[in-house]
Amino acid sequence: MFCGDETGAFVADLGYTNSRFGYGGDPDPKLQVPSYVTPGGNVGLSYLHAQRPPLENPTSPISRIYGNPKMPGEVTNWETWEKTWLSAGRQMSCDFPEHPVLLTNPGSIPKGQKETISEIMFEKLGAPGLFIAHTPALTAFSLGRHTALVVDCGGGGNVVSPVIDGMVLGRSQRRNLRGGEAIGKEYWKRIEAKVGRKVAVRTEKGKDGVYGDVSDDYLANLTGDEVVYRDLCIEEVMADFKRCHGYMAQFGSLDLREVKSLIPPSSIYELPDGTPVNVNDSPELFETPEMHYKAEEVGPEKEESIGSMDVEGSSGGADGEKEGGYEDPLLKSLPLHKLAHNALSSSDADARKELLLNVVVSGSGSFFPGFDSRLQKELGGLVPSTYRVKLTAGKHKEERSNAAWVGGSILTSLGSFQQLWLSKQEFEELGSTLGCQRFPG
Ligand SMILES: Nc1ncnc2c1ncn2[C@@H]1O[C@H](COP(=O)(O)OP(=O)(O)OP(=O)(O)O)[C@@H](O)[C@H]1O
Repeated sequence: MFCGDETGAFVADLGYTNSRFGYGGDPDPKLQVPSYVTPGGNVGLSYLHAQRPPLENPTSPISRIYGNPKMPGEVTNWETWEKTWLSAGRQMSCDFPEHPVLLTNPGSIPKGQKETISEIMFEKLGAPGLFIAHTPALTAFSLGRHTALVVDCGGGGNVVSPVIDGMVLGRSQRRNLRGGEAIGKEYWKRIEAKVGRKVAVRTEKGKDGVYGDVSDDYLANLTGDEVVYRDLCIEEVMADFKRCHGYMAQFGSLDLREVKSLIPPSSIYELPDGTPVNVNDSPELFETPEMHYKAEEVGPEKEESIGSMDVEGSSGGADGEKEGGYEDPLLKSLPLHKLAHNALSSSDADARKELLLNVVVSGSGSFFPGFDSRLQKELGGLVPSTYRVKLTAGKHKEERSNAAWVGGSILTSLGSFQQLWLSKQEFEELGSTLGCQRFPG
């Protein structure tokens, strides 16, 4: 046992697009940064507003903390992963030997990787304690729920996780790849189609006020790191665009009157190269978040079997998909409401009513105005009319986007949690394999 209440825990929620770091017991994370490491070894500097790093040191490329949106939490590059911790520690002046570390697990950190993580934490960072907690359980906990259907709309994808009595039902977790980044790319594609050319994402202008070396030809022939750099910049620009003009239509098809009542008659969004886009004049942009609900790319056979699932029926894995549903191509493109229904249908029949009454929404991808009521309506349409669907989310945006981090912060400050840490001494006695059995799933 580690007496973690002597010093605040270091709580880290590493996401596909954004990461949060801070101390247990605090209401907010101290450091919130984009989830990639620069060639200089820093986590989360904005490329959009910085100089062009890939060209400074081509042997050390930009690297995402988690490289694979299909497997959130799976480490794809240990060097980057280690640099992330060192950089976050530096930026927060954190002395790791003084803080036990709680790390979030979105659901797919492979067992062997937990062991490597524990070795890095104890042997390289010198942390006195470690706990790896399931992200959805922490999200539910942040809103005081022990049982909930957690719908997390992140950058890499949407993940739906039934949580029952604080435990995530791994076999019922479902994920698609229609996350904020995919939606951002679609926005960008439509914007470029509207403008009629490729748009430069760099902010710095040349001497004459024009974009120095960023010619159409240059943009059309990017390779390697330059592509990564451009994608990250586009994600940043489109996150900003969504904040200014994102909107979720309430009736499957776009109702322009509804949209126009929300948007000022002349709404101009200025792209990084100065090009104006008249948003009010662009129904195709308002329609973009419909990607969450569109049924395209889903094979008719599979869709039918999902539609026939019965919320009151027996429990068990749906369609025989692999545990966690991460590998099933069907689920990669399943619309959000069907993803949630699928997760629900494969969880215990007895718990479904309660899960539907506690649908917890998290992630910045859910910030679109109108998002909650649309989800409630679409999910409600898939379950028997005797079931009520009730959505809950943090009142403020930060509570949604930081929900898992906040759950970790609360958890690590509880006296009763302190006995759950894997202490350095236990790690040394048991070794990483036995030690990591302490962590859920
Ligand atoms: N106002 C907004 N409206 C809609 N989407 C937004 C808004 N602001 C940010 N986003 C999108 O939210 C996504 C990031 O969400 P979040 O920070 O929850 O992701 P994450 O925790 O890194 O992701 P993951 O859960 O996949 O690991 C980005 O794709 C961003 O474009």
